[in-house]
Amino acid sequence: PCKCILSGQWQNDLGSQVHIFDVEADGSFSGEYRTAVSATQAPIQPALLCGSQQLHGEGQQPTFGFTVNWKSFSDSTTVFVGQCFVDKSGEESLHTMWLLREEVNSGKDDWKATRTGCNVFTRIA
Ligand SMILES: O=C1N[C@H]2[C@H](CS[C@H]2CCCCC(=O)c2ccc3ccc4cccc5ccc2c3c45)N1
Repeated sequence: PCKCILSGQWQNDLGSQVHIFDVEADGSFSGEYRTAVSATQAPIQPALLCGSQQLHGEGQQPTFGFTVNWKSFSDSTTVFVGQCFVDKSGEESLHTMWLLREEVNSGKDDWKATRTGCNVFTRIA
């Protein structure tokens, strides 16, 4: 669909896979995130995500955001924000930036608790 509705399966440059379920009429959605990488030794289970995308814009290249709560030996959360782009041949890609917040034991460690980066996702289904 040229309107960049996010529902479906996506893969990013790290090999992680995202399955976004149906997008509601208000733009909200939920899904699952299977990361191919992690910054902790503990195994990372597939995590639930929820977010929303813009639907009303005339533009066919909506912005969106979603939050992933990782389930591991302790807590961390990643938020993604980005935009869906459609190229000349109709291929969609999600250009995102993310913030990964690990749970730290003390406020004095707050300064080092957030990582950032970017990922591009392409549709795989
Ligand atoms: O596809 C993509 N994958 C990567 C980027 C952005 S999200 C990121 C994967 C994050 C997996 C969770 C994780 O590493 C993680 C999970 C639980 C943790 C619990 C406790 C921690 C304590 C210290 C440091 C951590 C670093 C990463 C952690 C966790 C901790 N894009």
